[in-house]
Amino acid sequence: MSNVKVLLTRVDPDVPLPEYAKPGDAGADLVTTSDVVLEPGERALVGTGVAVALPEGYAGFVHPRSGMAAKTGLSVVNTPGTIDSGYRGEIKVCLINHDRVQPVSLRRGDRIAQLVVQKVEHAVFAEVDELPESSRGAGGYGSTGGHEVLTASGTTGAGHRTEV
Ligand SMILES: O=c1ccn([C@H]2C[C@H](O)[C@@H](COP(=O)(O)OP(=O)(O)OP(=O)(O)O)O2)c(=O)[nH]1
Ligand SMILES: [Mg+2]
Repeated sequence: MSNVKVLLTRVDPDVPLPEYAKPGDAGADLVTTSDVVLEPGERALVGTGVAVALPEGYAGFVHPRSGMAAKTGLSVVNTPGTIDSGYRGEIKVCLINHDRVQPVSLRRGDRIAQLVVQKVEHAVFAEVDELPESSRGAGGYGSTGGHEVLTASGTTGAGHRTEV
């Protein structure tokens, strides 16, 4: 994993900077600057207290944290959120509580998402009459099978729940 320098300003001086929890982590944790309670199904846009200038050729992607997702149902509505290299505003996160019953309570300074910085390419779109053939062709959305799930009633289908 190589390093890339990312200029950063604190919009909110009192919250911690994005931090990689362990060496080799792909995502640097972002915190919320506000206390927020999300009722089941509710969403909220929260600030992270930081603004960055990603170098040209890079983008930031705001991903949920898996532990929060599994334990509380907290996620990001537009996951992953895209931070353009030209964006200079505060990074904000559109959080959502996917739990059907329990509210999610967050305190200022809680780590709520993670920023993954990646190299990105710009496509040069070239319209043609026909695309080159491939083994997959137009098959998608389950065309290869293997996603049947046994539910409590013994029938197959989605909608199962994994306990953590
Ligand atoms: O989770 C996110 C996603 C986006 N942004 C900021 C940075 C990004 O560069 C800008 C625009 O994001 P996007 O292109 O996804 O949103 P849009 O709805 O297309 O807005 P725009 O018309 O400004 O491009 O909003 C965030 O702070 N957090
Ligand atoms: Mg856009």
